[in-house]
Amino acid sequence: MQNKDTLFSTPLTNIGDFRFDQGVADVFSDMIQRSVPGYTNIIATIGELAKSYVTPGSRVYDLGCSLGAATLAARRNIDASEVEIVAIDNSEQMIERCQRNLGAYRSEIPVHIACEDIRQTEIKNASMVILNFTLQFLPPADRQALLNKIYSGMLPGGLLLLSEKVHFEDTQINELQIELHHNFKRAHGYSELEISQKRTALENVLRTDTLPEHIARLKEIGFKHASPWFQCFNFTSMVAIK
Ligand SMILES: C[S@@+](CC[C@H](N)C(=O)[O-])C[C@H]1O[C@@H](n2cnc3c(N)ncnc32)[C@H](O)[C@@H]1O
Ligand SMILES: O=C(O)C(=O)C[C@]1(C(=O)O)C=C[C@@H](O)C=C1
Repeated sequence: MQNKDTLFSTPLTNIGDFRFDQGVADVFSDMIQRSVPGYTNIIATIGELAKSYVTPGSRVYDLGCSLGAATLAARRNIDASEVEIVAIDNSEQMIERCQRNLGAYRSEIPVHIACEDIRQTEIKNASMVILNFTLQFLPPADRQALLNKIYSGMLPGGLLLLSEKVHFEDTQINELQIELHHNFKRAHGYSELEISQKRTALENVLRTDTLPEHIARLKEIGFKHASPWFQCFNFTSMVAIK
């Protein structure tokens, strides 16, 4: 049973910073599907990419794994032998639920789940790294170092899947995209109050880059290929190949 997200549905006297706490972990599946256009499609595509890019004897990293949706999609689709998945999140409540979710399905592929800061995670022997709406929550100054570390720990030909909320340099286009995103939320049953209170809660926590900034950084780090493969409004998903 999926719990419905009603976290921002009543007026809050004090809107604190958005945190991945118990309340969010309990409704996260519903929240992300009703908030991120294309989320289900992105998860399915992660599975397809895992099938094509994960190589025998290598590792897959799911950084900021939340409830394990991307890990599950990858695990279901990997054909290569002797593969290990490493799923990391620094929210105990997410990790606890992630463990339960993954335990509910049988698989030959081991998943090492850990509650830690992805800035501390050692990356090695990776044929695929997934950052599905996680980098955006890191302080902007820490993003380059994390991506450098990921690049260093990847095998040649390995694939980074990077999904992010973005903003646009052109103010009018930016406002248009935000409005379309809000319409998406309205269409999924969120009220004006829910939309505006969540926006305030995310303000200091989710700091977006632009799509050109992302692609330029990936190329500068050394990825041979980097491109968006999906965009809907202010949400994009990119692939980068070492
Ligand atoms: C939007 S969610 C990711 C959704 C998930 N990847 C999926 O596909 O369903 C962002 C996650 O990143 C985690 N996170 C944020 N900063 C982190 C950090 N520094 N280290 C580890 N996890 C982090 C949060 O706890 C949260 O679960
Ligand atoms: O609701 C929004 O506006 C969002 O930005 C969606 C978003 C995200 O992109 O990570 C924000 C917080 C939750 O983790 C789920 C989804």
